[in-house]
Amino acid sequence: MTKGEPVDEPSAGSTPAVETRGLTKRYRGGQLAVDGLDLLVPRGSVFGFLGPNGSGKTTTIRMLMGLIEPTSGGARLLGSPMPRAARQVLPKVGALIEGPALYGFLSGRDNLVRYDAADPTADPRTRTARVGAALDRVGLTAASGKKARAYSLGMKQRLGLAAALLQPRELLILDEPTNGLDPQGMREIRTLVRELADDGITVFLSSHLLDEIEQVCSHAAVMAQGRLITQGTVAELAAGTRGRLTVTTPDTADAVRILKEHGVTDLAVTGDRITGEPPATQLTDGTPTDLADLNAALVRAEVRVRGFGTERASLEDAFVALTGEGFDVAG
Ligand SMILES: Nc1ncnc2c1ncn2[C@@H]1O[C@H](COP(=O)(O)OP(=O)(O)OP(=O)(O)O)[C@@H](O)[C@H]1O
Repeated sequence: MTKGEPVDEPSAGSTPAVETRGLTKRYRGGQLAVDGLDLLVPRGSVFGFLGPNGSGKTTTIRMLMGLIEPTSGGARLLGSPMPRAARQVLPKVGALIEGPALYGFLSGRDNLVRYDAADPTADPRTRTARVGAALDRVGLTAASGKKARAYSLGMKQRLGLAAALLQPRELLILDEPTNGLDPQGMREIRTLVRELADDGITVFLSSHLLDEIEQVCSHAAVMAQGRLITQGTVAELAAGTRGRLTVTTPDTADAVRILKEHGVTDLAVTGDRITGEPPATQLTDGTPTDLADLNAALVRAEVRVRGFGTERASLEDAFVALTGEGFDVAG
């Protein structure tokens, strides 16, 4: 950053919600937890930060929030450098990291009152309304009088989110928000994340669950061993891998021959079903080979085609292809 550049830039929609350049963290023990990370989180996205345990997600989030210093490189939140502009930026950022700190002997509502009272910028005269609105936002109004220790893990997470939402936020940073939750609790958090995104809040959430990213995120980045493997829209990432071609026909021998001639590889026949890898070759104008042409070739050769299509390529296929390792898919 050059001298004289303003620390608090206008939070125009043009600046990314999060941007890191060469962000690196080497812990004192020598462990390189994050290695030269260049992240770009567009405004308005629900951004999934995906990677197996130990891949550097929490370390990255702690650097974004200014909780630990990077060894080298830098991060900008809402256009301003962290940790330098922390005081101006952090009021616009809600965070839920490693579960909320709650007093079990206080009700959900009183826990929020305590959070709100700890914020010197929060006007005490409007506290009740703020706490009520936050409880309402996460669907905890009915349970707000219960002691927090009687809350399920999912309710505790929602209360943590309510605490993060006491003030209007432009960005929410959630570290594994569904970790340890049962399927119902996970669904509730996902629904909430979608609703918050609909309200115009950029949501950055880490997860080791592909399924989750595919369900709620518009964009994703994949980490492995401290390094960024890829990032982009979820649709782009999944499109990077085409599913296997499947043809159903009684004329398998002819079909296999024709498919081979047209560049389909790794062919396998089971009964009347043939599967194979569609040709990776591209036409001269850069567009991928049209599968419809393959179908037409089969028909021209008088192969009786009962079924023709590709299995949907999932984000999981893409990630396994990229990282060479599997991910946990289910909760
Ligand atoms: N305070 C620390 N001191 C030394 N090494 C650490 C520290 N915190 C994390 N690490 C190491 O840095 C690497 C990245 O850890 P990090 O917690 O950022 O990963 P993660 O992707 O968030 O995984 P998890 O979901 O398990 O927290 C791991 O090898 C971890 O053991």
